[in-house]
Amino acid sequence: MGDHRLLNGKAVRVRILNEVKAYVDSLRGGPIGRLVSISIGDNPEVAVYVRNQARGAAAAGLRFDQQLWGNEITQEECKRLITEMNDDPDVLGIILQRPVPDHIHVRSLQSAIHPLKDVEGMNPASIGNIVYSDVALAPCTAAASVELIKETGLNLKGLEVVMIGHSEIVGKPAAMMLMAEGATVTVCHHMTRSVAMHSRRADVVIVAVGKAHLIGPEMIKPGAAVIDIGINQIVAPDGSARIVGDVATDEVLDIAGWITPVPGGVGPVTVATLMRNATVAHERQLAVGWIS
Ligand SMILES: NC(=O)C1=CN([C@@H]2O[C@H](COP(=O)(O)OP(=O)(O)OC[C@H]3O[C@@H](n4cnc5c(N)ncnc54)[C@H](OP(=O)(O)O)[C@@H]3O)[C@@H](O)[C@H]2O)C=CC1
Ligand SMILES: Nc1nc(=O)c2c([nH]1)NC[C@@H]1CN(c3ccc(C(=O)N[C@@H](CCC(=O)O)C(=O)O)cc3)C=[N+]21
Repeated sequence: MGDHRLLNGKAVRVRILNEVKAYVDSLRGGPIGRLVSISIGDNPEVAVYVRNQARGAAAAGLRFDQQLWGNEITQEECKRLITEMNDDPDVLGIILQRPVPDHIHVRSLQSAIHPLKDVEGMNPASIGNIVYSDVALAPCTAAASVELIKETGLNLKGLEVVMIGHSEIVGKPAAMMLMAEGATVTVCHHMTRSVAMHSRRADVVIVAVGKAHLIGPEMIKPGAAVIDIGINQIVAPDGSARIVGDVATDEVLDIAGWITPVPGGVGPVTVATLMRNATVAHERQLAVGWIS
């Protein structure tokens, strides 16, 4: 990570996980439940995320319960299991990985997770809170993007930010969180007539599309910060597979002021943010007397 313009997600991950561990240690063995991570069916991208969740939980001293439910599970069975977890005092928080099989209605399951255990901030109540600028329990990748913009030292008030991608889990929450910080936010998607027209004037460009090399140097204002959320597997001519983001990192590095590498940028901070969200859930459960 030689080049100072590369934002070091691994270092931010360590800092956040240390905060989480300090919180857990402060409980001096007091009750803190387990973090339940639900995947439904097999998905390699999800597997990487869950593996890194397990590592993050171990580093933070949080008990981690990795649940892999089969493709054939019914919607009703999912709801029953989640409702049981809502009522289980040993369950601190629940995250439901996406994607889920086509026959499963993910929005319904997100709503089934009680807001006080919704460590990924995807229950409509959690998402709604972001509109009220209560961003303490927010979708992890969106929160990680804001964290990494803060790493640059840029003042977010009035900052021109262009968010490319408007998914419900990344693009939209990220835009709302940045508005809460006082940024001027433009959101682009596939219907946007000229993404480049917007990205070229931005102080910060965040991209969450899923297209390798979508963002080249011609789309970035000199000195701007670039937050690359994309995860794309590409196969090199020699047949080797590797993960790249949505940004042509090496070319953009010549013009950007800062850029998050893939891997080593947003991913590790997403994992650490999930662990920090678990401590926020614990505090909120204490506050309402769910646990003592
Ligand atoms: N590092 C991390 O923690 C995470 C990384 N990711 C990665 O981020 C990427 C995006 O995932 P996700 O947020 O779920 O988004 P989705 O895959 O659900 O959707 C892609 C988004 O990009 C938009 N889009 C598609 N083509 C273009 C284009 N040419 N120009 C501008 N916008 C376009 C789509 O707009 P429209 O809907 O109008 O088609 C849509 O909003 C993926 O690579 C994913 O793997 C996702 C989650 C976490
Ligand atoms: N409900 C839900 N929320 C998500 O946030 C979500 C999801 N579902 N489904 C899958 C995607 C993908 N995702 C990743 C997060 C971190 C890494 C990560 O740790 N990346 C490392 C990879 C390093 C390694 O290979 O271990 C890095 O970028 O450095 C990867 C992928 C979150 N996702």
